[in-house]
Amino acid sequence: MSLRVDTENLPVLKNDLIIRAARGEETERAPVWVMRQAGRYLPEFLEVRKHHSFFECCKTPEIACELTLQPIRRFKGLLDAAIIFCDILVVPEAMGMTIEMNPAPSLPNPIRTPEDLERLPERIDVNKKLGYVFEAVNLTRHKLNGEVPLIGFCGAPWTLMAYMVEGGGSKTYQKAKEWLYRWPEASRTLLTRVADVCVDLLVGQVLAGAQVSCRISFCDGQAKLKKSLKKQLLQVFDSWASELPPALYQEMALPPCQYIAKQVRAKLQALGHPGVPMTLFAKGANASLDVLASEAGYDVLGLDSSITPAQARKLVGHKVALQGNADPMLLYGGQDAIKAEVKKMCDGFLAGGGGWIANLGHGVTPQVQVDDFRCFLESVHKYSRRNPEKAEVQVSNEKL
Ligand SMILES: Cc1c2[nH]c(c1CCC(=O)O)Cc1[nH]c(c(CCC(=O)O)c1C)Cc1[nH]c(c(CCC(=O)O)c1C)Cc1[nH]c(c(CCC(=O)O)c1C)C2
Repeated sequence: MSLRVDTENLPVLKNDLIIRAARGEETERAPVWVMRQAGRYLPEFLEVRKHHSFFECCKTPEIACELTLQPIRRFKGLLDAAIIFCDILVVPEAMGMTIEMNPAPSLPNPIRTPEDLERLPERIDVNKKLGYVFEAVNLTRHKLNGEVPLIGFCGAPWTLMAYMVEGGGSKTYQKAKEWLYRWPEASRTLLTRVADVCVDLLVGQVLAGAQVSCRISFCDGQAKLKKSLKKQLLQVFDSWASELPPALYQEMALPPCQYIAKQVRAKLQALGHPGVPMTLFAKGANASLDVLASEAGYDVLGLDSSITPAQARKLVGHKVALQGNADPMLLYGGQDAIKAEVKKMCDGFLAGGGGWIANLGHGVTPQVQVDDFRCFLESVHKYSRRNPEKAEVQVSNEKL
């Protein structure tokens, strides 16, 4: 099967702020994007959703591309990255599970016991099952016209396992945790099986968005890369990391994330690709931040709002860049509060030094007003400039 992917004439990237910050550089201003920036708070998204089901949006490259571009268009010049419109649950779906969105995800046939693992394939043909993601990435890279980099993503194995076992979201994660405690070996099998699909999904996204002069044949899996630039990013979302006690998180949830980082880098290297920066958003896994910084194998660690910038930087040192971490509910607090809190966040991260990507501590929620979202972005632009004092000193010197 051949995919509709053209990697020959991709536009040259014009804004690499986020790539530089992800590599640990102290950028002139913090790059900013927002988790779930394409979605239900945008009237233009709701308009599209009136006519198409959720998975139709994910699986139709033209629609996924349009939804990805909506926030970039509306907040022109304010967002420093796009994130491909998709969902973490496309992985269990590709593994044969039924997913319904009504509107929260629901999986009517969850994996309840280790015997149920037999229902899951050991390997899947990722081009066949998830080729629509690669087509959407490729189309979006063309349509973005190099304005900002495109973030590819997947869910982390523990978070996906939680959905697959619970059959949807959960308050207690009782069933998924029961698996980890009662059937650790079967849990590892499940986590590894999911991780293998995640690796292929991430690698495929990088290859589909590869820069000018990359020659890729998706049909036979051979990729001959003449030349490539490190101008993309990947993020792994471990949204339910904080549900596990730190020791259990490190024993069960972290290893598959390490595996993903290692495998993605190895596979890209084997294809002659220079690799891309990778972010791990292990939401709320603050007690493991020091371990994540030294051992996880990611360039950037995403933070939720339950830690201060100073505390986080102290724990990770300068081994990694940081991303985050304003409270998503701040966007309901009015624009004075948004400005004041964003200023505090910026002061905190700038004081700690190192690479920093501004974001919320979790996704933007549906009732947020578009103008308040814009105020958040504008405030980051205003308050995250490095050395504004210097400019002020220069001005006051001139006055003298
Ligand atoms: C817009 C949307 C998405 N997923 C869902 C929706 C709403 C569905 C609708 O249109 O009604 C269902 C959809 N899918 C999911 C949820 C969360 C529900 C729950 O709490 O269990 C919903 C409502 C599961 C999901 N999906 C995702 C996560 C990880 C991030 C996080 O923690 O928020 C998780 C946990 C990732 C995700 N999901 C989505 C993106 C798109 C790109 C962007 O960020 O702009 C991304 C990155 C898109």
